[in-house]
Amino acid sequence: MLRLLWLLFKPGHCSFSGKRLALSSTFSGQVPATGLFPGVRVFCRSSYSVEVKETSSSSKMESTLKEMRGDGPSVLDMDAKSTVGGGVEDMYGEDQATEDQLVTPWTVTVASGYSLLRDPHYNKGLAFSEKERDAHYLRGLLPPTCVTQELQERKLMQNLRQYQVPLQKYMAMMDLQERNERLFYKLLIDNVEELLPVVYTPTVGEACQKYGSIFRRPQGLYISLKEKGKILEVLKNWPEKSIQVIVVTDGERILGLGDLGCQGMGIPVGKLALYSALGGIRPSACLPVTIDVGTNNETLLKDEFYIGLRQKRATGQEYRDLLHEFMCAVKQNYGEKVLVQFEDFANHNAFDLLAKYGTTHLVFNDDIQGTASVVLAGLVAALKLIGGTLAEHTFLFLGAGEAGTGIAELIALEMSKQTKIPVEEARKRIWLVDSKGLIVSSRKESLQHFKKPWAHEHEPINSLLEAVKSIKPTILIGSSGAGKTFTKEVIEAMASFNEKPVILALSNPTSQSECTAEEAYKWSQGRAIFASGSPFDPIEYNGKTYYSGQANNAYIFPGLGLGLIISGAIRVHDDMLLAASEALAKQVTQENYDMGLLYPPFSNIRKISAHIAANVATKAYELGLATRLPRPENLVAYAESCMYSPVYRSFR
Ligand SMILES: O=C([O-])CC(=O)C(=O)O
Ligand SMILES: [Mg+2]
Repeated sequence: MLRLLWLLFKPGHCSFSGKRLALSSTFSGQVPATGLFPGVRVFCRSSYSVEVKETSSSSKMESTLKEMRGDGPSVLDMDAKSTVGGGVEDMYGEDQATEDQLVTPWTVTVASGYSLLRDPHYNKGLAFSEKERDAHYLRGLLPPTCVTQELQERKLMQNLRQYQVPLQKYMAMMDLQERNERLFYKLLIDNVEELLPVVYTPTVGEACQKYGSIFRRPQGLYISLKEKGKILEVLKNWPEKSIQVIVVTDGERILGLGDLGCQGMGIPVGKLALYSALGGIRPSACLPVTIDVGTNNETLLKDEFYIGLRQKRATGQEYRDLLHEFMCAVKQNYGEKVLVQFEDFANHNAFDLLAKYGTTHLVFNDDIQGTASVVLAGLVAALKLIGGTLAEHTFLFLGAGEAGTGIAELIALEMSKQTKIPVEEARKRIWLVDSKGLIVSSRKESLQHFKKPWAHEHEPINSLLEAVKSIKPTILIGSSGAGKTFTKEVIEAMASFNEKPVILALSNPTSQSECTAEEAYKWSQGRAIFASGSPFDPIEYNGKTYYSGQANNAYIFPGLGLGLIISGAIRVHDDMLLAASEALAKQVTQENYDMGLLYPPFSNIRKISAHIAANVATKAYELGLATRLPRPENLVAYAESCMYSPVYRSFR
């Protein structure tokens, strides 16, 4: 037996720890075999080849890809070879190998006893049963009592509620994630409305600002300029091989807080926690990445606890080369169906990265596209309250960066679909103000390329207030990253010519919100229809309670990602963002409208995500961009059935 094991798991490719090793009866050297044992994981590979199947709609795929890449060079040779395999049922089976996983030839991990208690994927703490304690060498390592996961949850919530400072709650949640992953996700799913502001905006913003001081254990992959030329090797250092979603940042524009360099890692970590909790992607399939090319944040550069490279940001070719090496390594290591979400890059890189990799990789930019999709859904809901069609409204944005121009473009696209007017015409109903004032045609030459489509004929105006008075928008959207910019005068002006002014203050975290919920309601005498990127508590005004929704891309990206994965999509298409938006808007109930809410509550988010996923997957099949065949009949039920559940498993 020992000799057999030695032959199978050649030295250098396997790691043994703990006391026991068992092999599954399904083990075979020819196909990916996984054995799932009490506290034991085995996956392995030998001469395994993935069957290449033509999708039934390969010509559709070809034409969609052509349309997406314009007249650029053909990438179809590579795209048409999209592999179909792994079996979707297997895909979400915890710890089961897929072809994407089979990168390292042999890997064996065994955990029991003390190391089992220290392995966050398997640790259950006091919830290990008597039998499990006997079977896995846990006797004496735990106090005698055995408890349920529900009791553990109650205790943790009680402890968390005692912390007064949000950052303490954040740290307690991160500790839990590293101690007992299933309990972390169970807690987050069951208490999503209470805990979202802890692991996500606004608290994650403060966590990033103080990341160096609160840093305990690394939580993702750090790829810095030091790793140039070695990124593929670095990816192989990550313990999980079957990655389905990567969230990557370079830390240059973290929320509305600016350049936080390497400390931006809190964002990919937080976003991926939501992918698992809200979208049901299994945690081991998620990889947070921070690309560190330096920082221009002087305070951080001088901070003795700063964890990143102490140099000014690399730019130009050096920056592009590192990003390109990363993108190539990702595809080489995980295949073409791994989703890469760009997050919190600065404008000057975000648009270029999306344009460059959108035609060769499965990528999307959450700040441009995810935010656009969530806001469009909120606007469709708002029309139920204010009447009219999208094309009958006038939009004014403060902020012409990723979120502003991304939302504006998706609105124009939807308007043009609805009314059959060309998208160029639709754009004329949408106005943007940047730091220099209203974007108008006389500024066109000096504008960055992503602002040019919004340079309409109008005399120059250099303040938001004047722009509001002149354009008379029905809908005002803040995407500036600059707090307190929707002043009393601005909101009063909106309320002077709109019965129900729609005001969206999207910037995060709360400190950067263009105005608070209270300000929006008070300054409009309770008439505003308001939503914000970071959450606000309900407001009492004139004896009435006002509830506001959270227009945050967290509604979209987990379901979008799930839809892409279950369909085996190989590209993200704008129509998928519209499909996601439409699915979200459909989830708003009459009861929500009656409360003035533009979004359904987050407490339903897993159901919402399943609907978004199904709509996105449907679109992927329609466009011929899906590779996972046959197409499941009921995609909502299928999406739900694929979702990760954090309930403890029995290790017997
Ligand atoms: O992270 C959030 O809360 C939303 C977002 O993408 C951003 O503000 O950059
Ligand atoms: Mg973001």
